[in-house]
Amino acid sequence: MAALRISTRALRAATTRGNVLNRGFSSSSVRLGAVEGVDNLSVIGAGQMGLGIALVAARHASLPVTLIDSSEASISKATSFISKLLDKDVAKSRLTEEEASAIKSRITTSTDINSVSNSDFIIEAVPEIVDLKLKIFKQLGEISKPTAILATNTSSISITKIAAAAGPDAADRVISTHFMNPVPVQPGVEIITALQTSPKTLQTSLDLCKAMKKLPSKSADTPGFLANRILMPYINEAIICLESGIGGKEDIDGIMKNGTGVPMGPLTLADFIGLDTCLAIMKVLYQDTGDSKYRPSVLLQRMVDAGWVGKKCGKGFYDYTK
Ligand SMILES: NC(=O)c1ccc[n+]([C@@H]2O[C@H](COP(=O)([O-])OP(=O)(O)OC[C@H]3O[C@@H](n4cnc5c(N)ncnc54)[C@H](O)[C@@H]3O)[C@@H](O)[C@H]2O)c1
Repeated sequence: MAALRISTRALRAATTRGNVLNRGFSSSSVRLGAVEGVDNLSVIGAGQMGLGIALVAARHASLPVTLIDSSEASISKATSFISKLLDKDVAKSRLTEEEASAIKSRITTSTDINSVSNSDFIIEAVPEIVDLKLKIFKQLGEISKPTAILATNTSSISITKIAAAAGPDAADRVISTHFMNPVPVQPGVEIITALQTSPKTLQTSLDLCKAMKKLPSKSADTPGFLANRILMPYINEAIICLESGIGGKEDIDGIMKNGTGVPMGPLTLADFIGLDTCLAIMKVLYQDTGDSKYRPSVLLQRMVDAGWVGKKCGKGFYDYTK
């Protein structure tokens, strides 16, 4: 899910915490092997979430990370964005050049999912498409080490269903580590266990989050979990206000931003998350609960039909090309 940005104060606190962590960072601050049984990590999907997860693991947990994506273009975009983020930290004296280059050197890339075969911990961050996730977990059940933990970053899909797809020998190693966006800034991670998840899988995942300097909250495996069950109906209602002419986009974002203290209005936040992701989450909430209060707005569907999925493509409710 996206940045659950409740108030400017909360954001300031999160950012300050991030800065404190950055200042205290040293490339050897977390000893390799600090998380029992986890000496390396693979991340599948090098989009906005995957690249952030890879960076935070290489930086704060000092883990060697393999960043895997089926698209060369995504990998190239991700690696240059990671470099840009690290360069910015060097320019602001939050990292030395040596530390930044040590972090970069811990991240390798691949277009082959079989590269996970020696990984101790695997985090999937491909688009929010049920069949795609189920296919990947079936494959992970077959090609991963028998001890590897298989985590998903899904925003809404049932972890129990994903665990079942991994097969009976792997299901107890499946869990959700649901990082918040942007991963390098937001300290929160939602941890969701499937019915099949073993206590050991849960403990190792909590330990890894801690090593990545994240603050986990646990949620039951219900549609949308905690964060998106609360956030997405809010965003969807803002889009319904726009499509029914109750207010213009600046009015809707303006009143929420200036009236409730959130750092960005709901339409800007939807652009930032990705409208395709917002729609996919609303569909899961609607289908899995059968409750009409979760019906996705028609305008949200039409924006996705047009390919205007937000900041990542340059156009959503706002234009990001200028
Ligand atoms: N965007 C958010 O704010 C946010 C927040 C929390 C969780 N999430 C969840 O994280 C996941 C990823 O979201 P995102 O915003 O990073 O998406 P994204 O579209 O930015 O990135 C997805 C990446 O997966 C790659 N991919 C597609 N099919 C693949 C395959 N078969 N094998 C390997 N790579 C493949 C794509 O090339 C792309 O680079 C989704 O489940 C989403 O719901 C998103």
